[in-house]
Amino acid sequence: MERNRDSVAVIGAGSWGTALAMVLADNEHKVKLWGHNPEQIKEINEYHTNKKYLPDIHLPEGIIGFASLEDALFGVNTIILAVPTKAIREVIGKISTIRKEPLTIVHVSKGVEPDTLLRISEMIEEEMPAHLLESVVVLSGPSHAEEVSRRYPTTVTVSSKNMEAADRIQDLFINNNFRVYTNPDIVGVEIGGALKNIIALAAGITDGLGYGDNAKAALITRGLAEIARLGMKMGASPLTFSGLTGIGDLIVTCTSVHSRNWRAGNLLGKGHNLQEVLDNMGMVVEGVRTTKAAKQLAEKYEVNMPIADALYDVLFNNINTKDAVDRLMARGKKNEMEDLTNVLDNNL
Ligand SMILES: NC(=O)C1=CN([C@@H]2O[C@H](COP(=O)(O)OP(=O)(O)OC[C@H]3O[C@@H](n4cnc5c(N)ncnc54)[C@H](OP(=O)(O)O)[C@@H]3O)[C@@H](O)[C@H]2O)C=CC1
Ligand SMILES: O=C(CO)COP(=O)(O)O
Repeated sequence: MERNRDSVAVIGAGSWGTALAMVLADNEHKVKLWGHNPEQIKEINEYHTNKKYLPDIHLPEGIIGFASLEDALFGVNTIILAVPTKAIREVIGKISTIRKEPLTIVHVSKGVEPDTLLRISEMIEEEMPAHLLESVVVLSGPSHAEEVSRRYPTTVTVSSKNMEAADRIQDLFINNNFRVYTNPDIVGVEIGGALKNIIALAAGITDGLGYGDNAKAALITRGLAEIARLGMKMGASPLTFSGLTGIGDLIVTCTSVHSRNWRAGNLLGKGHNLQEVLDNMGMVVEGVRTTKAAKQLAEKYEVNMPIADALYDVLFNNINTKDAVDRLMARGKKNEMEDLTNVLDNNL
């Protein structure tokens, strides 16, 4: 495939930022990888490894590590923002004090901000001065860094309010291992990516409790119904939830041992407490914070979200995991499609 060779900065040298830097380097772009830990950047440049986040992976030598944000941003028009949701405002704040020219920001984080209830593209628009922001694009979908860094076949979706920018980012990343689709529904893409982490925590819990595949299938399907109900009320297209950033990401996160959310849930189901689990994970478990946001979103949009609600009580009200599952199973009788069709009817 003929492509332009671009200079791109990946901001955040954790597992996802590093794996995406590898995809860009494979596509022969000039890749600057910024991280706030100088020791880690030294390791990337001297040994071409990032052992804390991607053990056993040799990084392409085209990836150059930067500990200075100013140097990383110099000469680039596109950045890939790969930090946890809770660091987005701080990092965008730093970028906006350094940057003088407009930037396209591709964010790859999966969360919703508690209290403001903003999606990540909205947080970026709020934090970055308008004259410095060319476009915001989201890249999301079923994609564990551990597999992308091994160049296993992976599919993702990009979305933006500016679909020309999304098309450009599709071209930047796409290759024969990493297939990139576009979808103009940015609300659905961001909400699906953020909320699947909650369901993955719940799936980890039922696995930790020793329940079987029936319970997991139930969580995936009823979880999707819950996400779609909320997403549609927020303006998303129902079709997006049957795509890569909906059911696709739910499947991979609820069933893969690579998922930090599933692993955290699994430990909770086995009886460990939340603080102990988060302290041992060493990587971000986005679903915990997103559960707070989901509870608030459900109240704001008056959407029934029983799984998110039960998970909230496990995480923040010390409800026993088995009691939370029992409570979900003992709810009143329902028509499976009732809440979904109500939202669909009201949206037409
Ligand atoms: N890992 C994956 O497979 C995927 C992850 N994502 C999403 O990508 C986002 C990032 O996750 P991921 O890379 O996995 O997370 P990791 O925990 O692997 O890495 C997070 C990185 O961000 C850095 N960081 C944290 N806080 C700050 C800050 N305030 N300023 C600068 N850097 C900071 C961390 O630095 P330090 O090492 O010092 O803590 C680390 O380098 C999340 O929203 C996640 O949901 C999406 C798809 C796949
Ligand atoms: O979003 C992901 C896969 O698509 C990564 O999920 P975890 O954060 O649970 O590891």
